[in-house]
Amino acid sequence: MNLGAYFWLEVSLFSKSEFTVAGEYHYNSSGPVRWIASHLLRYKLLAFGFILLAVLTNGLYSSISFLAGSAFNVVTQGKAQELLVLALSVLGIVALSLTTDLGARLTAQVVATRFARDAREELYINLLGKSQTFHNRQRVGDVMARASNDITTLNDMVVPGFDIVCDSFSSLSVVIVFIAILNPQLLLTPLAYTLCFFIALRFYSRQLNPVSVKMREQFGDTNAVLNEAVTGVEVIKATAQEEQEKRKFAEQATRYRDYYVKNGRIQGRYLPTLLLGIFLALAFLHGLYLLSQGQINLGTLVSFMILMSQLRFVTFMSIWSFSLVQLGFAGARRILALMKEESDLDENGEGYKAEMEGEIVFENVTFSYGSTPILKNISFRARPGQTIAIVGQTGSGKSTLTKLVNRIYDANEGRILVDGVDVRKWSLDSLRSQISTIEQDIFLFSRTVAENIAYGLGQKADQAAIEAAARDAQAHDFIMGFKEGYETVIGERGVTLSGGQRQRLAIARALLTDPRILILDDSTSAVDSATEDEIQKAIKRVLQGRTTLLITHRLSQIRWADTVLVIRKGELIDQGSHEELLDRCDLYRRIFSHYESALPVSAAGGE
Ligand SMILES: Nc1ncnc2c1ncn2[C@@H]1O[C@H](COP(=O)(O)OP(=O)(O)OP(=O)(O)O)[C@@H](O)[C@H]1O
Repeated sequence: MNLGAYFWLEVSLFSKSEFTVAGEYHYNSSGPVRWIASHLLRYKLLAFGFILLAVLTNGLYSSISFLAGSAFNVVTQGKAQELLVLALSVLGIVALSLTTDLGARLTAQVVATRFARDAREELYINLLGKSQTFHNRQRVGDVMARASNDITTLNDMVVPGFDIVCDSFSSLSVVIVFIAILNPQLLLTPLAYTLCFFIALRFYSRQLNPVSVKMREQFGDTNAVLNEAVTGVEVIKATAQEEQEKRKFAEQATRYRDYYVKNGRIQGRYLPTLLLGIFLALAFLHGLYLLSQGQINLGTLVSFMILMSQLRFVTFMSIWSFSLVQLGFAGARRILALMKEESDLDENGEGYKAEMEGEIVFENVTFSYGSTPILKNISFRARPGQTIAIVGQTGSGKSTLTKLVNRIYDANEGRILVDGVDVRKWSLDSLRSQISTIEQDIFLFSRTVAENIAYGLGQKADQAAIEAAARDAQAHDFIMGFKEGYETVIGERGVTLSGGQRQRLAIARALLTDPRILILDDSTSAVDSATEDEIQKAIKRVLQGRTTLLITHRLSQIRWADTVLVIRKGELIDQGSHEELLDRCDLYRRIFSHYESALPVSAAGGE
């Protein structure tokens, strides 16, 4: 079986994925070594080319020691005229070895860069395919550390890590072969040294490995703390907790430094450098002995000692290169662990695909995040084009209910049908592309206003359509108020826009996508009453002609609804029209009067 086939044998597909790329290259993910090997073997020609060039370079370089020994003999035997030929040969070999060395460095660099790029792409696609439950569990800073720094350790692992390791091993092999050619009796000390070197290296790797793993983990933790502090900087400032955050970060950074120092200590105690000194002395003594016995001549002894001294490079560089390789393995392990984590939803590419009518049916739906039940036995029907308002106290499960329709989460029990088909049977892409969500916390990308509006169409909308949607969403005027109009770049998470403006951009985005089902969470948008009117108009426009699940505190919007669902602690305690519920549902009356007193008069009055 060839090597490639072996690595293909155990190509493990990651757990379920919500997103895959057609024709995606599959790597062996059954373990870090195989994963790294399958990445490198993607570029077989380059990888083997590098090994060949490295061996060639070392062969050429070591052959100089032969020539140096011959030169010594030539001089001692008084045949000085042959020296010119030897000198020119050395020059030729040096020039050739420089060329092969350049080739080896170049191929290694190309493989390293491609490996890092492929691994980054693989991780990115994998993260896009993971479910919301998975992402809820992750700390963003740690994920970022894996996607950036751990990937960099992979690059360093190949160049200079593997590059030097390969160079060292080929140098070691060439030295041993050349010494054997000189005189097999001379092999005694280099072979004994090689044996001790490998034992010491194994011991070194065993000590280094756990520290490398801890170092990478600690880096992820430090990054997570930093990310949280930067994201929550407003809260830190508002509560004057800079000192606390500084302490917390310093603790993490100190732990990282400690691992770094520990790593340095292990490197400092590296035994082979001491061993080499001893073995060089032993080699010299052995050489002298063979010379005194007439087994070798002076030139051979010189060549032998030059070859032995080449082991100095192998020994010194192995401290550093092995540390880089260990760090690379630790990085690979962390990246793989993230990619292999369970994801609960699958894109179901072969599933049901159709143009949606927009009917939603919940049949005895029960859902829990982990073990705590959040929704219990919910059943209702929304006919195509209807608006269903959802009301209930905070934390009662309103948002969670809407997240089951586009399968951000899957129900634990019962079924949700869209157009009579279980959402789990729909192709995820077809389902989600026909459902739009305008959440409480509207996320805008740090891109232009136009790009943000066109986002749901994959940037395929033309300017006229974008402007029409913005006008319908009552956003055109404030957009034109910006100096750059639709080309204005929005700051990260849209911080340069007010809540009301963000909401209207999200409505424009939804209008442009023209979804059959709209989920609108309008519960927390606190806006001044001047903006209120604009938003009401925008929302009224966006509801037209589509099935809408509307979470709202606004009475006017509740009155637009065909049906209102009243949720209490995850249970649907009543459903009906606004008037029916006012008539018969105590909780609804209570919520209603609470909203009424909480809202500005203009809003409370509605239409
Ligand atoms: N990702 C999550 N993981 C675990 N629990 C969650 C998650 N999201 C929400 N919850 C919990 O589920 C319950 C319902 O939350 P949900 O956001 O659906 O309520 P809500 O009625 O929309 O509240 P609000 O009106 O305040 O937005 C809450 O107790 C909340 O703590």
